[in-house]
Amino acid sequence: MMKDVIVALDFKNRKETMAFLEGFKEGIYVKIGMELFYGEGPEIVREIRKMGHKVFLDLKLHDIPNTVKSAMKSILRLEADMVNLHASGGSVMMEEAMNACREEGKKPLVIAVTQLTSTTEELMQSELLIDRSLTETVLSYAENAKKAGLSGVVCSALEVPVIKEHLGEGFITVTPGIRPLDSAAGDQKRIVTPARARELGSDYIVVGRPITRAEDPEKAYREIKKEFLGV
Ligand SMILES: O=c1ccn([C@@H]2O[C@H](COP(=O)(O)O)[C@@H](O)[C@H]2O)c(=O)[nH]1
Repeated sequence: MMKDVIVALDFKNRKETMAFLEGFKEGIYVKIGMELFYGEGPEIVREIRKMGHKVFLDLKLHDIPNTVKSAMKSILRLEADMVNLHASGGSVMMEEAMNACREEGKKPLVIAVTQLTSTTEELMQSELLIDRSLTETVLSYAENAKKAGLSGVVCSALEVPVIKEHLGEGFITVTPGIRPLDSAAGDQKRIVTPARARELGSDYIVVGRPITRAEDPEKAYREIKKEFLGV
């Protein structure tokens, strides 16, 4: 199974993004999220791919099944390597996203967000009125995603062992909420270090601020990658 570090390009515009990417001589795996995509439009995805980087397009689709299917068809034209939706949109919504891929003949990795890594069990119970445990809901969303034909899920590394145990090693886990020992947690709640993510069996770690806000981002990237891959 391929393992890698995905850098979250949470920048407000193309200029800042390109200044950051200039520090990287080789192609890396990057994540384009809502801030950059909404600010710059689809062209930014094409441009970054042309530069030789792999792209996880993190738009977290969540709408009625028909709308998600149509949106997915538009997204597929951008040829991202990985795309995602919210598992809480339900099984039919996820199946329609996969139907879009089939009809367009495209095979990106399609993954579903389970519970955001900024969410705690306390918040689920007090605000979202979900009375199951966090782990139970993550596993249930992951099971639905697998049944709908998706390749994997976004979750915290803390939930990777239970997902792999129930859904198999081949079901991909993409884990944000990564914080090296000296990094501030910020708004993230379910956090682990890159080394712990490796021990727990994450396939991909997603890292934003600990790299993008580092004094030397390229050095921070190399150190995190080394800690995660263990080589
Ligand atoms: O559950 C989730 C889903 C997505 N994210 C995204 O990952 C990065 C994390 O950035 P950091 O700066 O390392 O916190 C960010 O783009 C989120 O939108 C997530 O954190 N948790």
